[in-house]
Amino acid sequence: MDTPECVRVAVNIRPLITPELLLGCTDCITVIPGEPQVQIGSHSFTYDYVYGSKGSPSSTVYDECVAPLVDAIFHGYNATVLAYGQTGSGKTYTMGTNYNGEGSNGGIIPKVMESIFKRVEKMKDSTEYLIRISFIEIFKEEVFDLLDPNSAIQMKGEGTSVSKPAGPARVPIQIRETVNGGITLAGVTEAEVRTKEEMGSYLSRGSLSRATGSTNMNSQSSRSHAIFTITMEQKKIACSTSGEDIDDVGDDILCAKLHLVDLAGSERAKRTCAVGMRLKEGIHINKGLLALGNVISALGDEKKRKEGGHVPYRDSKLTRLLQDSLGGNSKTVMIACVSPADTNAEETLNTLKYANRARNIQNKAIINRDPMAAQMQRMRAQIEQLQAELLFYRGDASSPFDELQILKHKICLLEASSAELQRELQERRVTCEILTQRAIDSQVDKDKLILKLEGARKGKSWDEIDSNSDQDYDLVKAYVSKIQELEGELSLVKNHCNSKRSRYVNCVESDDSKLHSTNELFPCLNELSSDCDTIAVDVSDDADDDEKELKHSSLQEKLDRELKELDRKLEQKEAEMKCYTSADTSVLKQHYEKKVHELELQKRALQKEIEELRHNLANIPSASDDGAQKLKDTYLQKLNVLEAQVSELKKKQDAQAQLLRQKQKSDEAARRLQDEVQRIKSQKVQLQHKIKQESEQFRLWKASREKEVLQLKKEGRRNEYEMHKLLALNQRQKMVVQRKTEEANMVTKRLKELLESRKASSRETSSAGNGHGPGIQALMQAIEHELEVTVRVHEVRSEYERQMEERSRMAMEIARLKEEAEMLRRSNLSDGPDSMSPGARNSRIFALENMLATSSSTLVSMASQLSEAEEHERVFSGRGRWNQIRSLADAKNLMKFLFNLASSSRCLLRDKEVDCREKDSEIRDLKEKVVKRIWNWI
Ligand SMILES: Nc1ncnc2c1ncn2[C@@H]1O[C@H](COP(=O)(O)OP(=O)(O)OP(=O)(O)O)[C@@H](O)[C@H]1O
Repeated sequence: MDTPECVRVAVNIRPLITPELLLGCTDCITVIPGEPQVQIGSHSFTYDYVYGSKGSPSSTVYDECVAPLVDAIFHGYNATVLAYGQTGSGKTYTMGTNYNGEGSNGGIIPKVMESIFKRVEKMKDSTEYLIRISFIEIFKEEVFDLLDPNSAIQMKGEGTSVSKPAGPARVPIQIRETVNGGITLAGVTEAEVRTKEEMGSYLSRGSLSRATGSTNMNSQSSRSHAIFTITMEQKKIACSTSGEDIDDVGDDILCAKLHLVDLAGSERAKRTCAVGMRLKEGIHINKGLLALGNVISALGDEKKRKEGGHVPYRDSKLTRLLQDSLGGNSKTVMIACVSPADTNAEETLNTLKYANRARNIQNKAIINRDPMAAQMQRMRAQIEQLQAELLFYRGDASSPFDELQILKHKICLLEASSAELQRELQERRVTCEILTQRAIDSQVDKDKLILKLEGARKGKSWDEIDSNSDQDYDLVKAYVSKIQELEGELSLVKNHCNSKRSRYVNCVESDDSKLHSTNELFPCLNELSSDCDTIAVDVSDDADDDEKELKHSSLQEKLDRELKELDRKLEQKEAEMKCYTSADTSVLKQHYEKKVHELELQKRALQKEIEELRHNLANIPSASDDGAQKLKDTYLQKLNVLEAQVSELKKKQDAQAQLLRQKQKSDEAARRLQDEVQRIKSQKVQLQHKIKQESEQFRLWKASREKEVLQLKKEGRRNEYEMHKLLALNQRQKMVVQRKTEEANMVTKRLKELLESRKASSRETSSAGNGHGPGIQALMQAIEHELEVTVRVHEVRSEYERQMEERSRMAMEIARLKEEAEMLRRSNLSDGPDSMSPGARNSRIFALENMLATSSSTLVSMASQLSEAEEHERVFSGRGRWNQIRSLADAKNLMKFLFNLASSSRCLLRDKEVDCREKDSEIRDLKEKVVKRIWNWI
């Protein structure tokens, strides 16, 4: 059994649009975070959904509000989406009625089309669909077919933009009522569509034919209410295999309609500046919307609904066509589109009130099908459900399991490859460390050899050299590691220096843009107080400077340390070199060569001697006497000694040769050392150069900063002076605004009192009327009251309009000042030839923005009072009171009274006009004074 359900209401708050921003409008609606609740002035309303201005994003309107309705038509329910709101509040934008075939622009209708055909495509094997569309507009209380091929050529009307009012070719369509109370349109084009593109082409064709025109509030204002209707008939042709849960479709045919309604916006002729044809259109639009408002009020009033009170559907064509959507057989979503601008506060408040009332409307949607088939369908649905359950218990869930397995396998593979990569990385790290260690060891070995060579040069014995080598090894190793460390640090310092430099350059480059963007984004904050700024700038600049100086000095220290280290190394190397070079190598060489030569000579002499001895020995006869034998022994002994001496000499000669070889090696080492010393020297020069550069840069930077600070201080003093003057002016202006606001509040308070008393008098009159008494006195009293109320409303409205004019003037001045500031910034001028100083300009902008904010809250409170007054006007309209005139005498009396009232009203009006003129001249004087003062400051 289908139960009644309320119309769901969404509020869509569009962002402020350019014309509003140019007028300096601010947001007057607050969305309570996390709640579908909005607040405007002292009023707060709760809806089903709230989009925009920090509620849910507008892009979710379709998914949350409309998608369930699309789903509903597939289940055979009628549905309606209704966009309501003042002109320019974004109804067409939200509905997407201005579709031109290029993308969806996020509008609802294009999304509906896409969603319907996606689903139809999915279900086409099991269900047969017949989709038809119609597109009509209600223009000046006549219904026109936007898809009528005979009236496709439209004529242009007045206004600057394309305007397509009803031309002679357009024949209005008649509304007919069916036997069961339904509404049909006689002869409307119902085009059958099979694809999204086909439907889209009809939509864009209809959109082009729709009447639009330019008004002051919207350059593309819809001048008609448009209804795009999708009718869907569906019939099941086979067992569903798609898995979709469309259990309502049986053998019977379901027929559902989805109405997508884009209403024309309510408008005030004074604000739209509509005249002539446009004004007439506006009057018709408002009439239709008033009728809709009355229907909503009647349906939304719980008491009336329970009493079964009359709902004035027949008051307009719009309400007749929407009869089913409001309080009938339809699931309905109403989207109240509102502008957040404070200048639209009154209209926004009215829209929100209507939307709030619409939430009480109860609809009773039913599935549109043959009742006999319903039972069949229920049974079929049961069977399908049981079949689905059976499938589930059979465990037809292998595919997800397989998928899971594949995913698990993939994860395993990825994990393994990640581990492999980690391991490789570790190995590379270890190799790198080993290579570094090896490099250090080689360097140490090399230096050790050089040391040994040095020892040998100094004439140290090998034992001594060997014993020292261990100590030297440690020392050399320590030095090599130190050198490595220093090299690492040097490269770090270099990197640091480079990055500092690039950062500094970036900072300098971005400084201007940052300053500019800050100015653009927060002009009022920026110039809140120029002296505060100066102090703040000073403080932050000081902090920056200190930091920079600190960094500079630490860098300098580091570079100095490095330089010292290089000097030390250089000294060490030079000392080494000295050792090599101090010993006169050529002398040493000559000495060794001489020694070798001497040894050679000695060797030769000894060899000669040996030869002689051998010869003598051979000449000694073998069998001679003892003397000969003795001589022989002596010779032999001598020979042995000589041979020993020769071998000794040979050894010495070898040692000398060895020394010579070592010497050559040490020469090579000396050369290498020389190279190294050269390298260190060039490194030192580079470092010194760098230090010099760094110092120079720092000096330049410091000088420029000091100059900047001086300039800023000067500017600050000037701004301070100007700001004091502007603050005084601002104070005076604030007082004027406050006085005006108080006046406005007094007027609105008085209006409220009058409304209350009117309410009371209306009650009195009606009770007098009910009592069948004369009641004419009460009627006169009521008329008098109403006249007074009308005068007060008029006063509030003129004050409201004056405030709006004042606001737009202020906004224009802000825009002009900002533009001037931007132009000067672009041309890099600090001051224009005949404009204010930047400080004074910013203070002025700030003051104006402050005043805008104050007037914004005044506007919202006035809007609230005006909206209330109108509401009373509607509810307590004096129509019924005329019934109290029962005789000619009553009528005569009343005529006399009205005549008197009219003449006294004329007097009152004259007084008011004089008063107004006085006030105007007062304002003019004040303005002149202000302008004079500003010029004086400039
Ligand atoms: N959500 C939004 N985001 C950005 N701009 C928007 C949004 N809604 C509306 N606008 C812009 O606001 C202006 C007015 O919108 P639109 O024409 O849809 O208003 P409307 O309520 O249909 O007006 P009318 O009743 O006069 O036809 C358009 O320029 C539109 O682009």
